[in-house]
Amino acid sequence: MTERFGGYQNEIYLQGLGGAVPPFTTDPTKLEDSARELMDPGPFGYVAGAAGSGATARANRAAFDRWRIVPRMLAEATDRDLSTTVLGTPMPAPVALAPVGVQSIVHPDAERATARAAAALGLPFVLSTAASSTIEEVAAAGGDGPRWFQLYWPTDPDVCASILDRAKQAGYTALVVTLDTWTLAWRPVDLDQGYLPFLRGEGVAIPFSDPVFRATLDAPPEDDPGTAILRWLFMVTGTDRNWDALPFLREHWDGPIVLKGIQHPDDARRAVDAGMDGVVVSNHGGRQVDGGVAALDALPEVVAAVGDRIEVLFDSGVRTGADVLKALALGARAVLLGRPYVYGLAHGGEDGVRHVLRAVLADLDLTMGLSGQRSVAGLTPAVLTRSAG
Ligand SMILES: Cc1cc2nc3c(=O)[nH]c(=O)nc-3n(C[C@H](O)[C@H](O)[C@H](O)COP(=O)(O)O)c2cc1C
Ligand SMILES: O=C(O)C(=O)c1ccccc1
Repeated sequence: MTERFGGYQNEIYLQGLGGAVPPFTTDPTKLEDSARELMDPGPFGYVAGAAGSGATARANRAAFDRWRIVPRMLAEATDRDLSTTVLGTPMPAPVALAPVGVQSIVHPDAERATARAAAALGLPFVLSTAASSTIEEVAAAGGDGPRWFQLYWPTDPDVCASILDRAKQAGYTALVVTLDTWTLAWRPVDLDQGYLPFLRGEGVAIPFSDPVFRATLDAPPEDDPGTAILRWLFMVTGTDRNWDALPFLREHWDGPIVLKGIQHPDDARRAVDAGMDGVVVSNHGGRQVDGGVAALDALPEVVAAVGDRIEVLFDSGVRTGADVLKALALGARAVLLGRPYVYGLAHGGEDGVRHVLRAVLADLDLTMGLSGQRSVAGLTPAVLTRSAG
C-alpha cells in the first residue's frame, strides 16, 4: 500500500535511474500561476475566477490554514490503506474529481481526458451536465472506472428524465445534484472580459445530443445553434426550486443521490428528511456567494447535524494532501478536487490530470504516514488542533 501513491515521490527522485520526470510543477502553490502562462485570458479567468471580490475563495484557503495536524510517533504507519467506499463506490483513496463544465476551453480532449486519468487511478469522475463531451463519450473514455453524474436540473421534466436515463444507461452510479448554481453569480472577471463559454457554444454537448431536448427546438441545433444555446441556458439557469421537487429525482434515478452546495446544518437535516443519500459541503469554490462562509468552516456543523445517517462529502479549496487529511478529520467521507486537476488538463491533457492526481495522492499518503495515521477510518477531529495564530 505504501508504494501505491507515495511511490510517485520515489519515481521522481530516481529519475536519473530511469524514473519519471515530473511533467510540470509538483508544487500546489505554483500550479495556478503556471496554468496562467499557458492559457488564454478568457478561459483562465473563467476557471480561476470567483464571485464578487473573491472573499469566499480566499476564505476557503484561510480556513484550511487555521487547522493544524498534530503528528503521532511510533505509530507503525509504514503500511497505509487509503481505500474507502463512498456512495457505494469502492475507491483506492478518498478523492473524486469534481464536476467541472466546459473543459474543451482548457484542452481539446476535454472531459474524455479527465475521465481517462481518473480511471487510471480508480477515482470517480463526476461528469457535469455542462460538459463539452457527451454522457456516452465520457463513459466510453472512462471504461471500467467509476463514474458519477452531476445534474444541472432542466426545467423541462421530460428533458431532465431523458438526461438522467442516458446517464443511467451509460453506467453512472451516483447522482450529484448541484443546488448552489441555479443562476450564475456576479463574476467580475468574466464580465470584464466579456467571456462566457456557453454563449460560444461550449458546454452544450449533452443537450445537443439529447433527442428530447432536440424535439423542443424548431430547427436542429446544428442549423440554429444560437437559439438552441439560449433555450438550454434558460432551461438550466434562472429557476430556484423548493424541497418538494426532490421526489422527481428519486423517481428517475435508481442509485444514490447527493445534494451539492449544502452549507447550513438545517439544509443538511432537510436532505436527510428528504431521503437523500448524502450532501456535498461546498460553496462551489467561492464562485457563487461572495462573502460566504468558508466551506471547511461549514463542515463540522453539517457533520454533527447528519451524524452517520447520510454521507458527507466536501469540496472548495482542497489543494494539498494535508487539506484532504483535514477535511476527512473534520468528518468528510471524501473530497472532490476542482481547479487543480483542470490546471493539470491545461498543462498536458490526460497526462497532466494524472500528474496532478498522483501528486495530491502521494502528498496525502506521505502526510498520513508521517502523522502516524494508517487509514482514513482513523481520521477524527482529535488529529487536529486549532492554529494558535
Ligand atoms: C471552471 C469551473 C467549472 C465548474 N463547473 C461546475 C459544474 O458544471 N457543475 C458543478 O456542480 N460544479 C462546477 N464547478 C464547481 C466544482 O464542482 C467545485 O465545487 C469547485 O471547483 C471546488 O472548489 P476548488 O476549485 O477550489 O477545489 C465548477 C468549478 C470550476 C472552477
Ligand atoms: O462556472 C461554474 O462554476 C459552473 O458551475 C457552471 C455553470 C454553468 C455552466 C457550466 C459551469
